[in-house]
Amino acid sequence: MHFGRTLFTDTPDKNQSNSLANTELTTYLVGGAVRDKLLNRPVKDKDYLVVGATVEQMLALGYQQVGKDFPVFLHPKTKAEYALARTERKQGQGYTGFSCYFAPDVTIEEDLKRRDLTVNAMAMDTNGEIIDPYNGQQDLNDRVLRHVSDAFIEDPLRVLRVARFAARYHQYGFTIAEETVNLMREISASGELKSLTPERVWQEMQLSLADGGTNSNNIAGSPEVFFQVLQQCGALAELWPELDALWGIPNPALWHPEICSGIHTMMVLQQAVLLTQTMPVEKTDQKIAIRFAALCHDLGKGLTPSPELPSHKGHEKTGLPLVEKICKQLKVPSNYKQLALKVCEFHLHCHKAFELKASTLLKIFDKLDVWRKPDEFEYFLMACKADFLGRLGFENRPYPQEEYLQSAVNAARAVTAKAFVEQGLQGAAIKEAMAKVRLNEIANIKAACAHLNPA
Ligand SMILES: Nc1ccn([C@@H]2O[C@H](COP(=O)(O)OP(=O)(O)OP(=O)(O)O)[C@@H](O)[C@H]2O)c(=O)n1
Ligand SMILES: [Mg+2]
Repeated sequence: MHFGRTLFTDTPDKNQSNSLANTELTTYLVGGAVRDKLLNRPVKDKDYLVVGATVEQMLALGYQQVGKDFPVFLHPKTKAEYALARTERKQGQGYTGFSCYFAPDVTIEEDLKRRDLTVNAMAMDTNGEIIDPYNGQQDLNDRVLRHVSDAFIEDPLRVLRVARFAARYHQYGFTIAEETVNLMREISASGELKSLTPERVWQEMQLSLADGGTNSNNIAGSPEVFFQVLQQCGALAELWPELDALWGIPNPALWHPEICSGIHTMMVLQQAVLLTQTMPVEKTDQKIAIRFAALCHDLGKGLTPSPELPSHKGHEKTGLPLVEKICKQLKVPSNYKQLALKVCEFHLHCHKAFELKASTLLKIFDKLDVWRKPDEFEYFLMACKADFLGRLGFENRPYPQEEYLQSAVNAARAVTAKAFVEQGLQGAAIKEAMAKVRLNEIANIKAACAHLNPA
């Protein structure tokens, strides 16, 4: 429940609020917690709704109001979030914020009606009874994501939320109702998505990218579905046109039986998810970075002049400004950007590793800064491997480049300045001597790994 700019009106009739001062509060568990309970998924965060109360009553009961003008409170003991029941109306044209009405006379049904999806518009009272005026349970059983009412269009972020839920629940068999897809198309075509702040857009992308994997005790999400849904309803063209442009751009059938660059990118993301799914929780950031790099690696293909198709000479270089652009626009964290740029620029070198001279490998290692960032090199290799496997019929092929390049980097990194300092070398002479020995080490690995070369 985070709206960019929110305008709240207080209870319009103070007398009415006073006369209700003794009304008993009714609290409900609402939204995602009810949905996930019914789906037998672990419930992460619990949102509560309070009907029949005023701000004053909540404060008198010891609840702590969070945010200056937001009718949301923290429970005095559990610190769980309790929101006052409210109705919302978008004001004026474009993204001009919401007017929000909250008062003790707002009913549970009215509050649930302003919500995005029927499966998110259910409440559970303290006896465990489900309040479901918009048939969320039916849609949950039928595995359908359906908007509750026309109020859906009042927050364009909901287009991204639906895509995120479609990705998260893809493996449960959920699809989006046709009328909801139509509404998502309408919102995308209206240009309203451009009014979303970069932070809100990136947050939805990041949540979706983080979601795939089988290392949790519930069914995992499918991040590629998030981007596919956005592509199909026209939202991707609005939010990330450089990625959208890849759909319909062909590749040579010999190397890419799936042909379409957009489909290929989705397959690469899928492979990146598989390769990163067992990474521990504390490496979530790195996991997202690898998946984001997978999405960005072929952006340059969208710029290939049509007479050159289906070949894409130089796409690694032409893609770089596009990666820079999207990262700036969405305020993507710098560590994600750095990896995405490296994968974009050097993924073909990685695939061709066995054909490269030791001196070329050393130059690339310098550019990838494997000396100071060895972990990032590991992630670089994972993203490149995802690219190789993310092609129709290539999914189970070996990728010996990974072992080869990792061995070469390990050997080269084992060469340190210490021995040269002890020999009395200084400054540039140390650097030069180290480069020579590193080159030699890489050449040795090249000879030792020749048998790995599938060619
Ligand atoms: N743009 C939004 C954001 C939120 N909600 C409503 O607020 C609830 C809580 O929002 P949030 O915690 O963001 O989503 P959850 O559905 O709880 O999903 P998650 O499991 O990701 O927390 C949602 O279920 C939905 O009813 C909405 O209608 N429109
Ligand atoms: Mg929630």
